[in-house]
Amino acid sequence: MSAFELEAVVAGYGGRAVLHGVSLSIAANGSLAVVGPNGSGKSTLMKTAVGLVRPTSGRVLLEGGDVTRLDAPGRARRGLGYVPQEANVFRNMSVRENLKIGLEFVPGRVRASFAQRLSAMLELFPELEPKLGTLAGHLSGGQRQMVAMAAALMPAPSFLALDEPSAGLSPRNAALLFEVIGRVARYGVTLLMIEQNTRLGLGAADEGLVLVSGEVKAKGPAAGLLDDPQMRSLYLGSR
Ligand SMILES: Nc1ncnc2c1ncn2[C@@H]1O[C@H](COP(=O)(O)OP(=O)(O)OP(=O)(O)O)[C@@H](O)[C@H]1O
Repeated sequence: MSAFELEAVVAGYGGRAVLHGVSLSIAANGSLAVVGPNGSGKSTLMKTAVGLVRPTSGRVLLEGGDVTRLDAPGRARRGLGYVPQEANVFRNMSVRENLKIGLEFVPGRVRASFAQRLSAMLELFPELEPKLGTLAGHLSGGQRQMVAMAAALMPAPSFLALDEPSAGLSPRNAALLFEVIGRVARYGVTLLMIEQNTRLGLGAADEGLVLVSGEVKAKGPAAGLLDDPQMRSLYLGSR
């Protein structure tokens, strides 16, 4: 059984479809990077996955259960964690406070205490330990992304959605962040990300999906897509 699935999803805005029947599935603890040119519908796919856009037809399945009609908070209670592209941390609060809010955001999802979840997150993100008392707004962009991921993982979701993690980062910081994302992908959570930087996105995921004009142009092992010269020249650009 797939941990997450989109089944023939048609979705868009104000009656205009952006996604024209998109299907994908991610195995439990697997990872999928969705890449594609600007305007291909990646953000719309992400919003549909997390419950911010309702499909006009098709289904969204989380661990085999139909969540198509559930809103974003309802999906969070069912184990979906989401890291939006922007405004994903409270900048005027410390890293520790951000993690506390992350846990409290989905009440009753885990029995573990704050201390237990915090120590699990510091094992995954040891870089955050010396920063626990620092205001999130004083961190670098890459560090803030790490805090946002840790906060989303505090309630122990089974599925994590990352919206353009490299957005706004320098190439060097984006590369460092993707090392951390590779760690998250191996950590025991099912991962979906959309990413403009195709090399970084496909480099951190098991599977890749190339979205063009709201349709799936290719999907398969991420390494295979990265190595396919035709795919590179047609859809992936030089990045
Ligand atoms: N809130 C919205 N209302 C109306 N149209 C929208 C909205 N958001 C996106 N669109 C349109 O949907 C299409 C796909 O946009 P989307 O943002 O999903 O693509 P994308 O692949 O994420 O692009 P980018 O990489 O540039 O962010 C575009 O034509 C865009 O203008």
